[in-house]
Amino acid sequence: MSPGRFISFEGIDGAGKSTHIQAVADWFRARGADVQLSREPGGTPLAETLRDIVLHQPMGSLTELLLMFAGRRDHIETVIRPALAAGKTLLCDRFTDASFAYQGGGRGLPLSVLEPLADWVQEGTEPELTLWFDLPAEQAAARRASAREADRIEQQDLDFFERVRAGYAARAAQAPQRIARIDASGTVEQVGAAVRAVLAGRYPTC
Ligand SMILES: Nc1ncnc2c1ncn2[C@@H]1O[C@H](COP(=O)(O)OP(=O)(O)OP(=O)(O)O)[C@@H](O)[C@H]1O
Ligand SMILES: Cc1cn([C@H]2C[C@H](O)[C@@H](COP(=O)(O)O)O2)c(=O)[nH]c1=O
Repeated sequence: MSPGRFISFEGIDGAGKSTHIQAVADWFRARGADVQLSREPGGTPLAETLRDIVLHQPMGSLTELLLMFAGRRDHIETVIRPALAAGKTLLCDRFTDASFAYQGGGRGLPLSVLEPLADWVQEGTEPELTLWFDLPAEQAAARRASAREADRIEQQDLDFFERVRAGYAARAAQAPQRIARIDASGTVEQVGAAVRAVLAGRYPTC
């Protein structure tokens, strides 16, 4: 068992993950934790280069999946495992659930490809808690539209994002003890309160 804590943040683009990750960092820091933030795709110099390619260059679904997992392997080896071994609380904006939701649910790649790849690349490295920010695709698209220009994946249509959302729901059904669904449709304050309730339930003595 590693002495650190690995917590991931998931949801369709625009659901509000990044808005809440800083508040979660503050929640743990206020309780004495040594917090480190990271993200996927990205988190290392190599994986950030792959992120730029995967979000902006045209490519097929399997190539997209393999680039996500190539970056993930580097991230696990050089950032995640060392942070956990050092006892840190690592908060990661997306991890493998995103591959199952986007490349599995959204792109339609089969579990027979995804599952062995995840086992092979992760070798047991898995978040202990995943906060899944769940929001209808239409509401997320409205939030994104007022926030920034769409990258290659964000340019997909609403049907794609509903399939991604269904992909997350399927993952949550398979791992209910790890994945906590947060209703992300309320105000930032309401969603923040829901997040704090999950943390207080999970870490009562923290
Ligand atoms: N509860 C909320 N109500 C209204 N707007 C929100 C809410 N939460 C976040 N937003 C706004 O929606 C936009 C997207 O939020 P944010 O960047 O946190 O989403 P995200 O899930 O991290 O998206 P991505 O994965 O694409 O980076 C931002 O402009 C943010 O201010
Ligand atoms: C890890 C991972 C991510 N994605 C997608 C999801 C988003 O559209 C982008 C990342 O952008 P963000 O602003 O950092 O959320 O990448 C994916 O398709 N598969 C993955 O494994």
